[in-house]
Amino acid sequence: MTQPLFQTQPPAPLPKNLLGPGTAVLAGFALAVEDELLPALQRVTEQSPFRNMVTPSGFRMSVAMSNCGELGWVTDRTGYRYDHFDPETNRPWPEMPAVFKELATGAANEAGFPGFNPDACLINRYEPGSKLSLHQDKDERDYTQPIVSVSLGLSATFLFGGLKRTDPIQRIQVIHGDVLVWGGPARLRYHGIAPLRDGTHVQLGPVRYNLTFRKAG
Ligand SMILES: O=C(O)CCC(=O)C(=O)O
Ligand SMILES: [Fe+2]
Repeated sequence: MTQPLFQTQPPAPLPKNLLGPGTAVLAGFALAVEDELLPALQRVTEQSPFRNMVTPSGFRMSVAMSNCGELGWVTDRTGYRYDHFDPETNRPWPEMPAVFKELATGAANEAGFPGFNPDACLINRYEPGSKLSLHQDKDERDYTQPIVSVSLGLSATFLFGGLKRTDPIQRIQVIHGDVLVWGGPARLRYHGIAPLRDGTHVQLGPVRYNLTFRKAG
């Protein structure tokens, strides 16, 4: 038998418990609302455009960022913080669209964190070559609330480590529509994104977006 020249089937969905206690891999969870999600993302980033922020040590990030919700995550030469205002527009961050909030609450619920009520959504835009180094999300006040992370567009290699920077790292492929949740014992696990490979997504082009929902304040 000859093999088909091209693999036409999408990869099998990842198992939900792949990353361990306090985590959930929700393969394709955002697809049910993508028709509303993508236009809402477009509207938000028209109001608060993507920008490459500078880290406290003076490096310009390869990931371009924006935010919506009551609070937005920002970095500049003075440090990392959550702010009610977009420093580029000097206006409040755009309101978090209902479809964003419902997606995040639904995913958290599915992962065993009922009642998640995010007040911040960091929006990351990766182009081929962009990466996010291993880090913990720890600028939030309340670590009892999980992180909900939605992948859109080009696929990426998500790096998921342990509570110590030197712990072993799992590498998983996240694709358009996948949602990852980590909280409870996993809330402070190190994570990051490997340099994005070249490619073009059928709907979104040569780019990956990530929505990271948090209870920040
Ligand atoms: O892009 C991702 O999937 C991860 C983003 C992230 O870890 C962050 O914004 O803190
Ligand atoms: Fe993060």
